[in-house]
Amino acid sequence: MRRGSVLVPEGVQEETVVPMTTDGLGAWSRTPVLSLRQVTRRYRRVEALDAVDLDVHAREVVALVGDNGAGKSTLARVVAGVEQPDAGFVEMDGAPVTISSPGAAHALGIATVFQDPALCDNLSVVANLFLGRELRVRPGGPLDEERMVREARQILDDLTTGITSVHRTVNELSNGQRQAITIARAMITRPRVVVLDEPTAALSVVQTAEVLQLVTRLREMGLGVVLISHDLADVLAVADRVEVLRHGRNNGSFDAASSSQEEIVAAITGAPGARGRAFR
Ligand SMILES: Nc1ncnc2c1ncn2[C@@H]1O[C@H](COP(=O)(O)OP(=O)(O)OP(=O)(O)O)[C@@H](O)[C@H]1O
Repeated sequence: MRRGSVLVPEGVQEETVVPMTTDGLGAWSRTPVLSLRQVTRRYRRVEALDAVDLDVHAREVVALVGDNGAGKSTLARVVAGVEQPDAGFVEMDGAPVTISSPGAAHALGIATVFQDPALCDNLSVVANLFLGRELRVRPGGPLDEERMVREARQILDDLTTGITSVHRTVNELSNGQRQAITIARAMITRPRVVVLDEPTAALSVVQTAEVLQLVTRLREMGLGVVLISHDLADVLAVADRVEVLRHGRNNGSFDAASSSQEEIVAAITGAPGARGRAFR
């Protein structure tokens, strides 16, 4: 059932819907952790995003799909603070925020994993996880290796990555494990929302399954996840909701559990009459 802007399971009283889900107990959140409201981003004459709306709740995987050039990566860059919207705004917990830089995105609790993460092949797992954010014993003091190792192990365990040694160099890892490292690296800042831009591109079937498992793990950990992907089978395997962009505009919102690939493809390609059901 839909109340206001949130889906509430049948039988749940509205009063029991809490403003935020932070305890990981599965309470339904009324306020999305992250919202885009009428966000527009232009490159000269191209409207890469044209009045786009997007809601992401805690403990929810929202897949963002669309054809090449639909605006998905532009949306990721706006949310990551790499680019600013020309119009519209972003909200966190229902309050407008300005994501003026990648640092501001991190401070707000938003982490973005881009398509081509730069890992340093010759460095260890732990060094890659803390690259540019090394912990020190005291400000300006020596590196706190012990704490970095401890925290790296904790994050990799929380994500159930199966990576047992944080001292291995990254070039010893499979592509799937390398993708796991990039996702783990995003967790260093303890985000509440993670945006993953095509995390399974160029992975084998087995490695893709491992990364999708990580995505479901992020949801179990209480995070809101935006999964950008071309692969509808992947998307339907893990997403709660599928949002379609077409030519920079919202073009349908689908409940993943009750929608078919054909319906979503129709919205992606702009088949006449194709719209999402259940959500919008
Ligand atoms: N820096 C830029 N300068 C000019 N135009 C751009 C720029 N970045 C993106 N665009 C244009 O904006 C539109 C949206 O591009 P975007 O990369 O966001 O789409 P996408 O859905 O991520 O596509 P893909 O799946 O191919 O990565 C496209 O028309 C693209 O050519």
